[in-house]
Amino acid sequence: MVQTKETIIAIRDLQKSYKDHQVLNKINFSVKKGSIFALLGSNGAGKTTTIKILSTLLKPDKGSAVINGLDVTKKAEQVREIISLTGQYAAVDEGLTGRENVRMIGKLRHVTNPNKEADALLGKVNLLEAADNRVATYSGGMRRRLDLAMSLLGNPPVIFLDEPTTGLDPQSRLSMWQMIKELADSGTTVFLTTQYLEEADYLADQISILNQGEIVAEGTSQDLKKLLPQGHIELGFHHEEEVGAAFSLLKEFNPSINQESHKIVLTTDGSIKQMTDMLNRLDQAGIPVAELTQKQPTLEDVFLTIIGEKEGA
Ligand SMILES: Nc1ncnc2c1ncn2[C@@H]1O[C@H](COP(=O)(O)OP(=O)(O)OP(=O)(O)O)[C@@H](O)[C@H]1O
Repeated sequence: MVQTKETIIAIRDLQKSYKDHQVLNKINFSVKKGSIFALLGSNGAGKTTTIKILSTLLKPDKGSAVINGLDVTKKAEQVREIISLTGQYAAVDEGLTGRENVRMIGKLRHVTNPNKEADALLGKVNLLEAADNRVATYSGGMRRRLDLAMSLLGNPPVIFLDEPTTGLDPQSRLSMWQMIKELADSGTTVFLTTQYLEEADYLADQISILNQGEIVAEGTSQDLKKLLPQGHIELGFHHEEEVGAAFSLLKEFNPSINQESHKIVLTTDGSIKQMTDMLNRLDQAGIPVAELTQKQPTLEDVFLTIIGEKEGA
């Protein structure tokens, strides 16, 4: 379990302002070794600023950020040796082929066998076929994968991905997600920022939501979903009289009737046990269910609820 692993990134009371604009207001979080951590937030929330501080590109005003026991401001050079950054900073040479780009970076980083490692990484990101084409001909998804391959040179233990799938089509996004999962499975710690709630939901072991420079919620996606009101299910029936009978039978689940669809809406705790209990009762009373739809809260709902509560406070 991720929870038992040791902490590799720890941020304490981190603050950063650009002139009088406070971007980070005492943020705190920690990341476990080998896990995927997602920092979630809308445009301008301070995600890139956090990544820049962690990757030693920017100094915080106050507070501390430590990676693998190394303070990012005091031991910047050592930190740079164990991290890699991809995203808005891609330094890809358009005139070179994919393979040439990876080999070049491999040589710059003094990788022991840059040609061999370049090919292994191009295979890992599914770019072997296009490896000898010039990058100028690559699609957005291929560029992201090349960028990822270049960041993986030298096998860094910690990788920062700043909005890795922004602007990608659904298929490229899915393939990026698979690569990110594989990376974490092989032991790399992945720190990613995203505006996509479903991305954090799918990938992250741990999520922190950043809003206006503050962490407003944190936990697993399941934890965050629990912050919301319970889920609902809707039951459809073949005949109107069955709707009435089912309504009486399921009174304790706080039923209501959707006037448009004539379906019964029930509040649930999301457990299989409760769902089975409801369906068994209907079955024993000889009322066949024609349709069942379940609405689970999404991270989008969580985000809107938390932000809404804060703004309404
Ligand atoms: N160099 C800078 N000088 C002044 N203000 C800045 C600078 N860099 C960022 N900001 C401001 O700080 C705030 C946070 O920016 P940041 O890039 O960290 O947000 P973000 O969460 O990464 O947003 P996005 O998703 O748009 O990239 C924004 O209001 C931005 O305009």
